Amino acid sequence: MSPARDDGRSDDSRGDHRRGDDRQGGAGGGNQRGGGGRRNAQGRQRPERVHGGQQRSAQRPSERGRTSDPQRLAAYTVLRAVAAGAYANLELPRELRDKQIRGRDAAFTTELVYGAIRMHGLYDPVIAVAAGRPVSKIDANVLDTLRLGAHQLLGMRVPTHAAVDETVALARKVNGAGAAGFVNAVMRRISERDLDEWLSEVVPVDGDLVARLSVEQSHPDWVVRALRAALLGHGAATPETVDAQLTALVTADNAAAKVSLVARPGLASVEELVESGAEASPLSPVGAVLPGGDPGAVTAVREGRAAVQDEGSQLLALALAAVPVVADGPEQWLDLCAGPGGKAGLLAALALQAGADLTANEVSEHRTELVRQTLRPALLQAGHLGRSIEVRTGDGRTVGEDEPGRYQRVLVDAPCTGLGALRRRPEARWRRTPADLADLGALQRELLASAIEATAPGGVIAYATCSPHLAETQFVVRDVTKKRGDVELLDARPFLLDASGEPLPVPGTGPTVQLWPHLHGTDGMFLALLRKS
Ligand SMILES: C[S@@+](CC[C@H](N)C(=O)[O-])C[C@H]1O[C@@H](n2cnc3c(N)ncnc32)[C@H](O)[C@@H]1O
Repeated sequence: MSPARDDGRSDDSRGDHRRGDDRQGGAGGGNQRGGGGRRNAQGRQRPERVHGGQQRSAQRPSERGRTSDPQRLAAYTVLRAVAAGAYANLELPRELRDKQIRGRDAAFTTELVYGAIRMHGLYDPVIAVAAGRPVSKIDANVLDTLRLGAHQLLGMRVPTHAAVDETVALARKVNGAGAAGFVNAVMRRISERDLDEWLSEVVPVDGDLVARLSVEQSHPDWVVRALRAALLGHGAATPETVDAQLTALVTADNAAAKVSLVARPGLASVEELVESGAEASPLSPVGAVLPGGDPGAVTAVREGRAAVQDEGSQLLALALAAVPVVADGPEQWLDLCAGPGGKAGLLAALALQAGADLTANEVSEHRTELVRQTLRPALLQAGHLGRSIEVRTGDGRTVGEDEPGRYQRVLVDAPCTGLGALRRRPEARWRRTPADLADLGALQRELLASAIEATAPGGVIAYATCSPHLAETQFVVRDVTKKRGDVELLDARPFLLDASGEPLPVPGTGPTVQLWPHLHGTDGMFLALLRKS
């Protein structure tokens, strides 16, 4: 959990977000805990208590302001869309744009959405105690309103009376007058205790660490277990250190991800991004970090010469480009699963610099179109340079058969559970189930096998996932390579170089690399490099 910050002003009925900083820029999301008022014995901020009729929260719901503010209404709308299957990282920017919510109001809305979705594994038990009934007996619409309210009380710096009043006003608008009374009662009950008191109430004391973290850090039990196994399996923890590492990892999953930018080589430079207000990344030679504001305001990003991209993803694409290969004539590069085009954007720029051609393949037509948009500046440049960049729709599983031995460098950025990118995809942890692993595992194996077939002798394959789950990473590589004698695992570690050109420190003994949010500040990307013999 992120530390509380104390700049709330309790007379602000809309909450204190107008004075908060704007680091999310409407693109990320975080989990700032705290309250507008006092601190408890541990130094944590305590929410302000509601005192009788002096506070507006004590008024009857029908007596209070009837309008809900646009930020909370937008957050609620996004939560409902996510409940219906949408992705918060796509739905939220659309809603912010539609409702013209900008700057700090956008940051506040983002925090509400991301926090309420991420943390409902903790908030739901709190709501259940406060409501005196299981959340399964609360209407899903009303539950979303309460999750937003709980996050304001327990996870943000919103003063208690503002959190209660505005949540009740929201309930009246979207859930109806009857529900508003219920929401008022539950919110008041929640506001009677601070976060630590609620943690002592709802976190199982007798359970093992996995059970405790599952509630305290709001992750499904199976995810915490899988992350524990992954830390051990990738050599990032020993049995002695795994509890501390696991706690740090799931805590990092609940913090806002930085807004990292990539300067696509030959199209933009890190210096240009720095001149636009970003800071050069220590992690990636082509990376920069935007300390605040909207990435869309950066000219190079607007023009598609730079983009928002996690530094871990940048390092993977750079690693694939850095492995020496021998080719007669221009190298042929393939991105087998390219949509929506983040890594293809960087690979295309690198390919053009290396005098190589790139094929970006994607199974979904819609996502192929996104790749095409992402690659537009590179496509233009390829035209000027007389090089070829092809963007196409196709099933990656048949590419090996259709184009055997055609490519010198192949990226398989496989569809996966995304358990390494939980900071950026708040709903992913709740949507994924262990059953997904079986389907994805079969697809990942077929895609990797196809990629190996499509690779020329001496060529290199990068198998990547944004998940550290062993079933999607080590086990896939092991199963596919053990069946064939024409591929060897390379040590990937020397190819992951930081901004100063030094190998990035990674735990474990190789030859594969696993990056970690709590250790590297990147998404939990996995990389295996294989050489076709
Ligand atoms: C992890 S994403 C790739 C992310 C991408 N490399 C980037 O950096 O933006 C995996 C992609 O694989 C695509 N995919 C799924 N099955 C596929 C298949 N059989 N063939 C090709 N692509 C597939 C998905 O549609 C998804 O766009």
